[in-house]
Amino acid sequence: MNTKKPTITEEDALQFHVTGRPGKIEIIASKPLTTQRDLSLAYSPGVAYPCLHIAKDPNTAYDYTAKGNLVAVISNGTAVLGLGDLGALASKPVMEGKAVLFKRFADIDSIDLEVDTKDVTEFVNSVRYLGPSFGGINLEDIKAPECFIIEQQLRELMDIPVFHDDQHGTAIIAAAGLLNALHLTGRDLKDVKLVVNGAGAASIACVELVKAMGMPHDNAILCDTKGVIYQGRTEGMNQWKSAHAVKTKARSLEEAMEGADVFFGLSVKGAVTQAMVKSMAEKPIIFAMANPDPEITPEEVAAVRSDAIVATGRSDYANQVNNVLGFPYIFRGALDVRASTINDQMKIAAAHAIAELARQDVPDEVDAAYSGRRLRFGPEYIIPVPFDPRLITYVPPAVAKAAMDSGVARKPIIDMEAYVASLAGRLDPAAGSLQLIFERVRHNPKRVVFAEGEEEKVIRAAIAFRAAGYGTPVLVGRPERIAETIRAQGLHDAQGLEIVNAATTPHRQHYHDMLYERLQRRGILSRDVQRMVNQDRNVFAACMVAAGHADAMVTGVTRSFNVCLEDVTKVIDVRPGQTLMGLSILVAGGRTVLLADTHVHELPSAEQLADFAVQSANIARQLGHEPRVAFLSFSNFGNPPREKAVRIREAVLVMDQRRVDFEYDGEMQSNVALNYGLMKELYPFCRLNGPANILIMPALHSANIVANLMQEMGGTSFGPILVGLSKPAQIVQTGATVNEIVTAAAFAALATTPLSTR
Ligand SMILES: NC(=O)C1=CN([C@@H]2O[C@H](COP(=O)(O)OP(=O)(O)OC[C@H]3O[C@@H](n4cnc5c(N)ncnc54)[C@H](OP(=O)(O)O)[C@@H]3O)[C@@H](O)[C@H]2O)C=CC1
Ligand SMILES: CC(=O)C(=O)O
Ligand SMILES: [Mg+2]
Repeated sequence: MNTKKPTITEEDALQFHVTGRPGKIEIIASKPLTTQRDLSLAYSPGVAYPCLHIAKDPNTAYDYTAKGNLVAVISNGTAVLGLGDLGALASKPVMEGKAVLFKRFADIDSIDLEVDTKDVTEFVNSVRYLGPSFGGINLEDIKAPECFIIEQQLRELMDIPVFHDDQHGTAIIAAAGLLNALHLTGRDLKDVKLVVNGAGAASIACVELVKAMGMPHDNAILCDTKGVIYQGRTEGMNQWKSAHAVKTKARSLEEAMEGADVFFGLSVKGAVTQAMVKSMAEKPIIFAMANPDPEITPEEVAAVRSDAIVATGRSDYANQVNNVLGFPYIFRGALDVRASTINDQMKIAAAHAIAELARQDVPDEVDAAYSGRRLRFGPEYIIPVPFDPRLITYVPPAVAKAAMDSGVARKPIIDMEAYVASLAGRLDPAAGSLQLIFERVRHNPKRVVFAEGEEEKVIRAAIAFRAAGYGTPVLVGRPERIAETIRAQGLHDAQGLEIVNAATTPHRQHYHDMLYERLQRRGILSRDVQRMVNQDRNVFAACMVAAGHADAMVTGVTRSFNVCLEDVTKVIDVRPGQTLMGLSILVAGGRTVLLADTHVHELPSAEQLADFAVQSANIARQLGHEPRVAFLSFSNFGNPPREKAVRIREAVLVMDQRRVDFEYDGEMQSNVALNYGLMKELYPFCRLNGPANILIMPALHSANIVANLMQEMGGTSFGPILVGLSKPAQIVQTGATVNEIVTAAAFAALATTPLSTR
């Protein structure tokens, strides 16, 4: 069982939220707004036309506005996570978070709305009149029992899906896990005895869903703070609890658990004892879902029962019951058929689709990302992992089909196959593949040297690197200086950070001998080598890596890329058969483009350009992209004929001789490379079967200018990633942020794991 517990600190979380544009959300225009004509079309007078059409036929709002892909995440903050009533404003970070998850996982545009009232009628009215704006409403973190009334009233008043995720999202994922646990233990939902601890939003919805799926009423016993909810009980009751009261002699959770097959915990930490688990039936199924700490931990269960299947709400144990497996995809399916509601059939379809996905063979990239765990259908893998990219092609079609079958779809899908194919394109491939790469590092943690260990930013990056579970950071520097910075900056969670001081390390002589051996024939004196090892942090860090005292290194915050590269290559060779290069990954407009060489060769030869293409293609494949390489220039296929483009044309000829197994062509201009329509129209013979995703730039200046330009103009950029060294070292740009240093360190660590950047 994987029990690693990567944590983040309060400081990390606050820093994350405050960095750059405060919060996690922004709005981006989906139409050009640059010319006077654009303005006339987007706003007055042009905008009057869609207004008039919508007034005549409200359905056209789905064609002329963003309504159809827009979901509001709405809360009053009365039950924020497990933190209680924090109020509307304090719930905003959670709601913004949920909005960005909608975008990240299902390409749904979403906006958070925090409504400052605890009054049910006021809340309902605030939401109901917003209906025209949205395609769906996700209610969140509203306390029970008000959440039941609010949701029910809004469902009656509104003609778009209204879905309280804490209820139904939880129920759907728990039901999916239950289906698989029952399958593995050879039981039927109709026969098992379920005990649920908690009778609030999540518990009531879970019980309602499993009953809708076939569990008989009398087979489920609910407990709350007053014990078992039995028929005739009067204390602490409400109509939602009463609906699930059963005839039973059991009065306490302890009594109810005796002989039970399944336990759902949606209450509080530590509510279940080992004695209770012992008293359950054979092969008990225990979903201890209280957050952040479960009713009983998997270790505690394992100590008394070896035959149990256990799930929790946490990502650091196997079998995480996590809403994010559900809400993005359920809304995706519902929006795509313009469903008027999300009904039981759609919820059950989602639960079955999620359960079914866990039974499928796991693709290599997902398996590799979670390589510390065994992602094969079985007791420790009954629910898919959140970063499984197949969720978007599994769940929405099932939900959409159920909506059509149950008669709530207002725009049925005609060609389901084409719909499924279109769904995969909604995932941001870069975000997905980078996430999988970070997960891969997390499961193969490495020892990474942070050469500039006395810098505040670097210390913070080392703390974050360790907390993210990427491995053991080693800071190079003077311990007293580092301690002083930690104290002065009030950095928490720095205790136990490993520090290596070049002046006192016992390996000094070894590093000297190793480096002198390499440099003596370049006329470097022994005493100069000693000085380098003692005083140059980059040389020292590279010696640690070369000697096997660390797996990888990262540097570059305080000195220029070139200076750092010169230091590092004094110690570490270029990998035989490779050409050193800098690669930047640009993510903009939903696509990912790799750009090389942004940092090393000023005017690469045709051979070197071909090397860049091969090495970049290798990395693109590791990121999950099928490479399509364009060799860029200012001309297209020899027109206009200029001398400076000859080298680029030669690179394509070099590629022809290499017989590679990916698409490439050139020379061509960047707009032709990236605009497939234009490419096919003007140059139909071009061998690329889609827009290029690897751009091999003609020279260092153009590559570097474009990479920096893109970074400054918006879009996301990662890198430079140094490719081609025989031992992993990464060099960030001078002045890199903490996040950029952590990413570079993770890439350095990745290079030493299987399937690495080679
Ligand atoms: N893993 C996941 O995906 C999710 C997990 N959760 C977790 O479920 C829990 C409940 O959330 P939610 O339903 O929204 O909250 P609610 O406030 O709506 O319900 C809480 C319920 O727990 C009961 N309860 C509290 N303490 C105990 C106890 N010691 N013994 C028995 N029952 C107890 C309460 O009883 P009473 O009615 O008597 O007050 C109430 O019925 C939280 O820990 C939350 O983190 C929630 C959503 C998703
Ligand atoms: C997961 C979630 O939605 C909650 O804890 O409230
Ligand atoms: Mg919630």
